[in-house]
Amino acid sequence: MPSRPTTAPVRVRVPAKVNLHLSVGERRPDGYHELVNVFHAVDLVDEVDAAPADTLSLGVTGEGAASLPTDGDNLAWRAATLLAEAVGVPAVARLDVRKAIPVAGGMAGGSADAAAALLACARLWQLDVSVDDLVSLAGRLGSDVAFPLLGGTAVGTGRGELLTSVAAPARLHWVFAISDTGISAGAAYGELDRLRDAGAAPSPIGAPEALLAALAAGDVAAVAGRLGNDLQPAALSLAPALRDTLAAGRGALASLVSGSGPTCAFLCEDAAAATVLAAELESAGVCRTARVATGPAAGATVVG
Ligand SMILES: C[C@](O)(CO)[C@H](O)COP(=O)(O)OP(=O)(O)OC[C@H]1O[C@@H](n2ccc(N)nc2=O)[C@H](O)[C@@H]1O
Ligand SMILES: Nc1ncnc2c1ncn2[C@@H]1O[C@H](COP(=O)(O)OP(=O)(O)OP(=O)(O)O)[C@@H](O)[C@H]1O
Repeated sequence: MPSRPTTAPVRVRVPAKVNLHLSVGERRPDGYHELVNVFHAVDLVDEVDAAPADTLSLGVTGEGAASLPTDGDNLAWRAATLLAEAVGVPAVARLDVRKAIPVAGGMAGGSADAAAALLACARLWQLDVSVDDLVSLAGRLGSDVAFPLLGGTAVGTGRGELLTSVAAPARLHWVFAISDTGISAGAAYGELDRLRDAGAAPSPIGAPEALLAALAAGDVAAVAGRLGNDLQPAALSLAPALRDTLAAGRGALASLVSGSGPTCAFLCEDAAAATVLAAELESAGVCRTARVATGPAAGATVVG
């Protein structure tokens, strides 16, 4: 697709996700698992700037920056390259990623940065591409990359990349207990396979209909009763200390591991209860830090 160079830098803000319902089915021949994945975007955000340049380069600051690659292994870099190849333009930009979403925390931080880089580069290079075009490319970068482009609340099927937005009018107040170590998604799925093969995994959580009805009705108490994550036993097996983290938040409406973990998510009554719980979790020493956030949050958005 033709492009016209621009001199104006572009900033994109992009949300983290928590999985309200993560139903993990059979392992497919390609190694991925068939999912029913209810994604929910929260206002814990990364920012990605794309500025004009003669080559592709990238910098990262903020949460976990020192542990992240700044070359072709960074998902934001890979996103820029994939988009440029897809439309036939040179992959030239200076990308700056400011992270607040924990790295390898089960909140899709790298995926969010990739989604943001797709949108920022599409704008920087003045491409005539739709959000649907970007969603299609996103699925090629990772199972979680498409959702941050949409935000809100959505059901992901297939390996999680086939998205349908759903109604979820109530504001949900969350606390996220962030660990000082990470769990890779591949390790969590592998551990679930191992537990299932050994007959040591709990019954699967099943279909999401009751949760979707509670979300549509805006009934927060009913939502709290229907949260579930088939990967939670795997995350607890890989990081047993998370049991203490979950137990320390028993005053919340509900608690669960976010995605592949190790971040633990606590749904609270209101903003005040969330602030109190975040302080309690930090002083109990069961996490590195606790963050308050609300959802549903908007998807990747050009700001400034
Ligand atoms: C746990 C979740 O965060 C829930 O939203 C996602 O399913 C993980 O998504 P992601 O980090 O984007 O994962 P990908 O980069 O697509 O895949 C990483 C690895 O996770 C495992 N994987 C991922 C998605 C899926 N449906 N089944 C899998 O088994 C595979 O071993 C894969 O090699
Ligand atoms: N921009 C990026 N931000 C974070 N991680 C990145 C980035 N680029 C590449 N990575 C790599 O991807 C891995 C997973 O990081 P990420 O923060 O996305 O994990 P996650 O939040 O657990 O993801 P998910 O919830 O999608 O499974 C990290 O180990 C990191 O090395």
